[in-house]
Amino acid sequence: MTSNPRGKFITFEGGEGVGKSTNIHWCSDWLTAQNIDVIVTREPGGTPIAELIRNKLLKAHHAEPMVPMAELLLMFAARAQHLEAVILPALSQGTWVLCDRFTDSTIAYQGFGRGLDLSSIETLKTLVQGTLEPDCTLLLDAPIEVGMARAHGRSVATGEATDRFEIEQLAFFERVRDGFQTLAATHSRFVTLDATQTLDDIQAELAIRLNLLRAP
Ligand SMILES: Nc1ncnc2c1ncn2[C@@H]1O[C@H](COP(=O)(O)OP(=O)(O)O)[C@@H](O)[C@H]1O
Ligand SMILES: Cc1cn([C@H]2C[C@H](O)[C@@H](COP(=O)(O)OP(=O)(O)O)O2)c(=O)[nH]c1=O
Repeated sequence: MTSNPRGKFITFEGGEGVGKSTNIHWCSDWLTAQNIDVIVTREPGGTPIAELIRNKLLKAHHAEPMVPMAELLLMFAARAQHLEAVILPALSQGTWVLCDRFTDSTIAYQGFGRGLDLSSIETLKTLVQGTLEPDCTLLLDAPIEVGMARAHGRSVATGEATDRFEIEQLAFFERVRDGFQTLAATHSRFVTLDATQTLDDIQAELAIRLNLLRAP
């Protein structure tokens, strides 16, 4: 008897408005057309409990600002739930998991952005995910102004409110971008895509990457 091969775990990373959500859905459609079982999920979130935590993380509480350590621990609390309830069962059934942000966002935002200790974040990472790493991390990289303009265009179009991260200053997002670029330079699972390209050009590169991941 043969068991299902484990599904691939692909994460999409980058700053606000770089095109993660647009391209994750494109990848899902592409994989579905190749008869590959796939789910799209996101962090923080992806399960009812983790979505409740997301709501607390993104909403501004003006009377009581959230301290960075609470923010960090809530990110990992949501991730622990998401991993056990959604990601690991899907992967073990052979389903590919496309995840909009994962632990690299914690390193970039809470580590590089907020200035929390990177080795403590690594300790929490090991506690929550053990040795699990994405098979591939697609980093969409663009100057901050490009992502912000796109995110602004999207909120005008959808009427969505600005969240607690989107109100941060430019310098915060520059540190976050630097964090992602540092991770990409030091981890071979990263593929960096120039997010200023047209969607057609980005998706041509994505198809090449997905094909490589399909190969036995
Ligand atoms: N390469 C691109 N060129 C032009 N517009 C883009 C591109 N990628 C995304 N967009 C647009 O920018 C906005 C933000 O994209 P989105 O996928 O929601 O970003 P993210 O999930 O990274 O925040 C959307 O309106 C989307 O249609
Ligand atoms: C997963 C994760 C997200 N975040 C932040 C980044 C985003 O500003 C916010 C919500 O993510 P998301 O909805 O993906 O934002 P966007 O579509 O605007 O890129 O949560 C962290 O700070 N740490 C984390 O570990």
